[in-house]
Amino acid sequence: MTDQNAAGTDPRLGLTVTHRRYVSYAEAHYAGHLVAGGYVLGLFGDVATEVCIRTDGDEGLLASYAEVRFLAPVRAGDVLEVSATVVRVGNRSRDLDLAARVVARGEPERGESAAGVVEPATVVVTARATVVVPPGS
Ligand SMILES: C[C@H](N)CC(=O)SCCNC(=O)CCNC(=O)[C@H](O)C(C)(C)COP(=O)(O)OP(=O)(O)OC[C@H]1O[C@@H](n2cnc3c(N)ncnc32)[C@H](O)[C@@H]1OP(=O)(O)O
Repeated sequence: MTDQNAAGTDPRLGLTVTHRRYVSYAEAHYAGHLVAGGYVLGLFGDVATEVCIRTDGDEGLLASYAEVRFLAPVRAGDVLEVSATVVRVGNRSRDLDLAARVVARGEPERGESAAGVVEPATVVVTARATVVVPPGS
């Protein structure tokens, strides 16, 4: 019988949590209804929090971000899908791969409220984060 733990693989590795969020026009900060980069980091914090709840029964704390890449603009009217995957489990630290994708977007050239599904989704931001949970979580 193959036992993941006996084989030394932590069952938390590979866990993925996904959130979806409509980017309201109140979030637009720059010309062309562009949203500030920090907005997506906030969404990363939320999805990382659910990861910590699921892996350790605690909201956890973000200790660091690495390799943050802003690959394409996020605009008001976008629907974002934000995901976090556990890629390393330490003693109290866990590393997460994070990605934000635009899955739907406004199409103002068709009309004020026109919008459509973006397929395939456009990857807009990626990052690696380390979260830390309390001892004994
Ligand atoms: C996901 C959240 N719910 C959402 C948030 O955004 S929380 C808000 C933003 N974050 C904070 O306000 C955290 C502020 N920082 C702290 O409170 C502390 O620095 C800390 C709790 C993150 C770590 O402090 P401490 O518990 O004293 O750390 P250590 O005992 O030294 O180490 C424990 C493990 O954590 C690893 N580690 C510590 N600092 C970092 C870092 N900056 N980058 C990466 N990893 C870090 C350390 O290596 C230990 O790992 P292991 O236990 O060996 O796996």
